Amino acid sequence: MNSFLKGNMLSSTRIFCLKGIKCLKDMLKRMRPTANTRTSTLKMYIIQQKLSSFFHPICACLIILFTICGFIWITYLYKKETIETFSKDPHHLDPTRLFQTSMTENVNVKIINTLERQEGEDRQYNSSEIHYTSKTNGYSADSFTRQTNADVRMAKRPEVINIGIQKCGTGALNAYLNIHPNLKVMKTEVHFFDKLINHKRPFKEELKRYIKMLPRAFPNETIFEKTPAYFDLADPYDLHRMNPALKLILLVCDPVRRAVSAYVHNKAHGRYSKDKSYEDIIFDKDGYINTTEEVIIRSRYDKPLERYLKYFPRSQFLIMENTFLMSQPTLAMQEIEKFLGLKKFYTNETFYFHKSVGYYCINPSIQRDNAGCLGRNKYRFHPYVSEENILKLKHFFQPINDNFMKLAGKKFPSLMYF
Ligand SMILES: Nc1ncnc2c1ncn2[C@@H]1O[C@H](COP(=O)(O)OS(=O)(=O)O)[C@@H](OP(=O)(O)O)[C@H]1O
Repeated sequence: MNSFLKGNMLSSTRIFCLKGIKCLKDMLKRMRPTANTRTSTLKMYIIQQKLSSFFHPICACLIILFTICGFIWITYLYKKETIETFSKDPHHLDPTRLFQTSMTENVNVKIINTLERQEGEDRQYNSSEIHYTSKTNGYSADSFTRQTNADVRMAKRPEVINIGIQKCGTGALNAYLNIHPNLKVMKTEVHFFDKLINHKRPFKEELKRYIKMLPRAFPNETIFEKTPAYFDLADPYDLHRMNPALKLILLVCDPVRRAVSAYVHNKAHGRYSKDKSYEDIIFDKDGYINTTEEVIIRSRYDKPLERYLKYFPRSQFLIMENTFLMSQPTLAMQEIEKFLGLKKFYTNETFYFHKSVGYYCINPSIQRDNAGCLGRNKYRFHPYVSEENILKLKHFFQPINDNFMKLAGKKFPSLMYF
């Protein structure tokens, strides 16, 4: 803006203000009371004085200035928020997606509760969906869904969950799945079925609460969540009544290595005192394995799988070795794609081997953050454990692993020590 224009604007604002004040002063003068009592005249005089000092030219200019600044600031904040909303959307680079997001922005949540009770004691809930109807276009929920089906984001139940196993590479799998265009991945662990669920409340209500915690997805997107604690700390019955057709991904890894990884993890979270070594935790004074220790209990895979198989058939499971995901991520992810019926996305270009990290990372052209690698808490140094102690642990876990493989109907080399 040039100085001439600025000067003109200022002087006209000043004239405008002065005229306004003069007008107000005249008004107040005319309003001067002719009351008989002294007190009422005095009161009116005080009010008039206050008002005229309030409408002092400088005061008035400042008020106008603040109002203008406030307006500019609110407009700036609104625009900033809109831009941030779009840039957080993983599809923000796709202009058609941008349009879809803005179309569904003003949605009116209408929970169509179609939870159905099935016959018998074993309650199963079949089709819980939350539909969003557009306020702006005037269509009814159904007609809108029919006309522009791909534009509506819905809250729905997950069709697949990575239930574990803790410390077996579930974070890497989550990151790899997050880049698939047809998956809506929950970035953090929900811990609903192992911690948050309240069994004293009706399951129907709890299910609604759970679904609200998950991201909304387009009809062509599958909701995915991972909480490794579900494998051994959740009741599979709850997952089954949430979605009987639920697909379950289970990553397995060598229980001996897993126990060390869990020890390092727990120590990093301050669950053990600093002076406690791995041996102090795992073995008792006589050198026997401390079978009541959490890191040992959670390395026993057979019992939790047995519990799950009571509710879900084997065909709904994909049990994969972490070593496979770690060494051949493209093949591993293609197998998962097939299992979930997703369109092909992963190729040899999706991943690259990061030498200093020592793992495969996502090609930075797909994911720029952290050069496509996981955070530092996913690559921790393990303490030295003597050969003798490792052998003791292997002997302890072998029969448990055999039982697990029998239940899984599959052999896993990393669970076969001898
Ligand atoms: N890219 C990649 N591919 C496969 N596996 C990987 C990858 N990166 C890390 N890891 C391994 O994952 C271990 C951490 O497991 P989780 O992510 O399941 O941990 S957690 O349960 O979520 O805390 C982690 O365990 P630690 O080595 O003990 O840190 C690794 O063994």
